[in-house]
Amino acid sequence: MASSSRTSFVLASRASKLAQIQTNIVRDGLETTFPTLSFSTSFMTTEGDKNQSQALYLLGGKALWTKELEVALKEDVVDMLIHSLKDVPTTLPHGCEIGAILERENPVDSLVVKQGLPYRTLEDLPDGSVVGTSSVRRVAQLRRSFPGLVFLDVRGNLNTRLAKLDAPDGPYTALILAKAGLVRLGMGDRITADLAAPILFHAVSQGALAIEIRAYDQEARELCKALTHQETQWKCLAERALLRELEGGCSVPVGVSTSLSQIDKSAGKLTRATLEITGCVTSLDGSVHVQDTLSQEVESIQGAEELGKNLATKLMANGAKVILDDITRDRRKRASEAETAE
Ligand SMILES: NCc1[nH]cc(CCC(=O)O)c1CC(=O)O
Repeated sequence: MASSSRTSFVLASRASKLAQIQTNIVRDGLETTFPTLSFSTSFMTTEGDKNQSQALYLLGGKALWTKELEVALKEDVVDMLIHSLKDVPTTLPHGCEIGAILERENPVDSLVVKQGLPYRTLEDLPDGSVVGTSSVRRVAQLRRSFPGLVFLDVRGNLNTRLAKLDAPDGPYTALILAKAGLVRLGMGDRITADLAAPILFHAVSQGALAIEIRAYDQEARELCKALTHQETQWKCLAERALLRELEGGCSVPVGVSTSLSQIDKSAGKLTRATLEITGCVTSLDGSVHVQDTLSQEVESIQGAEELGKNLATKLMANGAKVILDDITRDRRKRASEAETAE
């Protein structure tokens, strides 16, 4: 690096406990890799943290968790934004880019049962049990296998949600949460079962952390390169290309499952692998489910993204378009009803 290079960088994220833990994970990684540089942290509240009353589904999956942070990034107040990649919109604002994608935790969803209850799996729950989740993806897919369960929105950060679950007079028998978040918070011991495909396909990029930087910040870009886990990057970018093509955000019922095999590396760099990606789109009531798989040898990020995009085209042709158009209509209708009600 040139002698004029910066020697200190500010990492920023939301102020939730999970976001802070994730930011500290990244800071530790940067400090270990670049011991001569210094890294500090800054935590902010975002729109998604403030608006706890409106259903996520109606908020429409816009840049709820990222916008305020991106303003600070662009104004040079901070240098690196640490996100759960799943919360990062598939199209970034002009002037921002994803600098790094770190090694993914297990991407599955997990079941957490209310303290003191004897159940372990979704099969164990009596009909009529209330399962808390604010994700339409989880509800739509699980309604298919568990028509007897009642799904109810639950908002707030992970600690708040768990407190709502355990409240003696609370409505919830169980919650469904991303395993990665629970594990990072040190609450993996609350998990009674993992829910994986084909029962529940996880969210695009679930379990992976990302660093967002200014697009022209060469120094930050170099640091980020060292932290990127290429296998995760190829998988997640394929998943994001799929979601982008489906024109969805985190609030559409899109699930995925992705694997890499026959991995070739040269000088430590990933050069070729077989990428298999399964994607699904499910109607909100669970009555229609479109699912497809593509598998292909890819040699670059662009190849991985192409495969994700091709899968989207296939899903759209096979019925996903009807489901997503219905959802868009329903959301517009409900949003305008909510406005008139105020
Ligand atoms: N906006 C919610 C959110 N964003 C990222 C995670 C979990 C961690 C991850 O997927 O990396 C969660 C919590 C959840 O879905 O249970």
